[in-house]
Amino acid sequence: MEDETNFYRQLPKVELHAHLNGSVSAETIDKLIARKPHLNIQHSMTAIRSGQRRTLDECFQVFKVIHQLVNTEEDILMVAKDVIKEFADDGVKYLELRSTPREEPKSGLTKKGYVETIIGAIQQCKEEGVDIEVRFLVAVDRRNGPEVAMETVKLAENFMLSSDGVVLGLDLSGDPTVGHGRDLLPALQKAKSCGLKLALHLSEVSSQAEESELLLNLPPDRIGHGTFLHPEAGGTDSLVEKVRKNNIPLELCLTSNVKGQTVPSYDKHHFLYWYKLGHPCVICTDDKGVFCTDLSQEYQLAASTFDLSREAMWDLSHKAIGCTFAPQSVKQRLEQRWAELKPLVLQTPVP
Ligand SMILES: CNc1ncnc2c1ncn2[C@@H]1O[C@H](COP(=O)(O)O)[C@@H](O)[C@H]1O
Ligand SMILES: [Zn+2]
Repeated sequence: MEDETNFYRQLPKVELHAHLNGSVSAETIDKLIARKPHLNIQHSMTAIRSGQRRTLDECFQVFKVIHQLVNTEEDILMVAKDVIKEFADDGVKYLELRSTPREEPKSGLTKKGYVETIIGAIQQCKEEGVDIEVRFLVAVDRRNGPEVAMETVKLAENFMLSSDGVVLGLDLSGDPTVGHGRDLLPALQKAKSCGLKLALHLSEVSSQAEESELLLNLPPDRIGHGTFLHPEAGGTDSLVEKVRKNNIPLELCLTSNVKGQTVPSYDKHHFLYWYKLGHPCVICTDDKGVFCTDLSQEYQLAASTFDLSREAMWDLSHKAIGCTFAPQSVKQRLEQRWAELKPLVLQTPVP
């Protein structure tokens, strides 16, 4: 067991679906609570521990609490640097972090300042020699409607042009039971046409088939969750066909879906459906802080649940490189890292 844990920690990994404020560790939450004791926030309000389940709705309450704790540039800088270093410590070599720009009139925080601070944290980690490549996706919270979505796309476009390749795309997230993707189509189309890559949460709950049908026509560059796309889960052949025809990778987050109760148990996770089809699947954490997990643990859970060998798990982490939004030069660098590490991690003799 110990040996398995070490293997998955050492396995070089790619994390493509991580919400910044959902990824805050218990240690960082402690530091934030110490900065804001008057809020009277306890750990039980910011994380869902092992064995606990919550409705998706309750998960979204947790983000509200964390947002109260993270509301100045100083907080965002600390949180982003801590999260990046924790992913690096966990063996993640390439990370696409995503976050929703927020403004806080009380602390003078603007949406532009919010994104600049995260880019600054990424730069500082690089200067400090943290062994990880980090890129950023600007998130649209669907709850905020079409105008805010369009503003966010403009902000993301500006940063894509000025951030030296750090900002690569746009995420669509937020409570899936609120609003309809139809209203956000113009913003998403604009994002796509200006060259932002699209990572969209799709069919995270069962009532979204019509919306997914519409958004898949864009088509997005990656899909978050896609829990209810396939017929066995109440989706349709037509949805599956669209995903397969465009070969759109899925970002799959096992613990998030089990703790948020959109999937009844690990062994019922839709990972198996797509994996058996040979469709590109990338194992991700979603919110490692809120769901008390890390990427090594998610890999290990997938392997033990679906009885996959170390070689199969190596292939999964390796194929994830091709699903990143990074340019070819970065992908080549990662390919090289993986090739160097393979004999060390898998302990296969060098030919
Ligand atoms: C559990 N499944 C999920 N489904 C949809 N959206 C989610 C999510 N988990 C997180 N978020 C999105 O990420 C925000 C928190 O990080 P940031 O403040 O953006 O860094 C949440 O408010 C929500 O919009
Ligand atoms: Zn997510």
